[in-house]
Amino acid sequence: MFFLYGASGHGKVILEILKSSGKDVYGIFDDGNNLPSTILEVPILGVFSEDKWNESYALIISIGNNNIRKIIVEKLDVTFGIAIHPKSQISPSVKIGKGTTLMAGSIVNASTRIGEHCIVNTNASLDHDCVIEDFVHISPGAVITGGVSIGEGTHIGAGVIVIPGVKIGKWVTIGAGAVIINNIPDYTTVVGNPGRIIKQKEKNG
Ligand SMILES: CC(=O)SCCNC(=O)CCNC(=O)[C@H](O)C(C)(C)COP(=O)(O)OP(=O)(O)OC[C@H]1O[C@@H](n2cnc3c(N)ncnc32)[C@H](O)[C@@H]1OP(=O)(O)O
Repeated sequence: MFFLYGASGHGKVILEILKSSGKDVYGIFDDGNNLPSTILEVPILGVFSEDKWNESYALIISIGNNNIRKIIVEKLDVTFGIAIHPKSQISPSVKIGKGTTLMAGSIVNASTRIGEHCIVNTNASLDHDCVIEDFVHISPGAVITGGVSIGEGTHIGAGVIVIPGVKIGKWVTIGAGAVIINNIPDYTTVVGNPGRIIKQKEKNG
């Protein structure tokens, strides 16, 4: 049995992944106001508190923003689960950290390592020998070729292509459709083909 944290559209997707793999979701925590009482027939439980928690269940933070996911994880002392869509293809040699979710059509090939609380979104592919650190989001349709490394908290936009062996730093944002052919430094925003830095960030996000 699972709990989710985050009653967003992203939460709905994770809810349906769990249901399609035969797992139940007991309820969804969310700190927001004016939420409905249920989403896809699962109750919204409001703000997380110990009295609503059940130690035999597992939690997934169902929030797309990498920094918010990290902030929430650091506040909680609970068991985190993994959600893998039955129509993803994951090599048996892949290692996947707790809290990570893999959406429909995602493909992860041999010896790739995916950290904790990552998102591998719909139809994204990660080829062999990649290293994906914690809190990374690989958006729909992105193609991460062999031997790529991606640092903590980085967001790879929809449809991005990263050529083999590239090293992308931490808390980077790669804009939708970019083609990344060179290493990318930490805390930058990169767009275009070939990818070019358009912003230097001061902090995570
Ligand atoms: C299931 C899901 O929905 S998962 C979610 C997937 N989400 C995504 O893929 C979104 C990825 N985000 C983007 O592509 C955004 O446009 C970002 C993050 C790259 C840029 O956002 P911002 O920092 O707000 O930059 P801003 O919108 O001000 O654009 C800055 C410049 O970059 C250009 N630009 C922005 N995005 C892109 C892009 N993807 N490709 C090429 N150029 C771009 C803008 O046209 C602008 O150019 P200008 O200065 O010449 O006018």
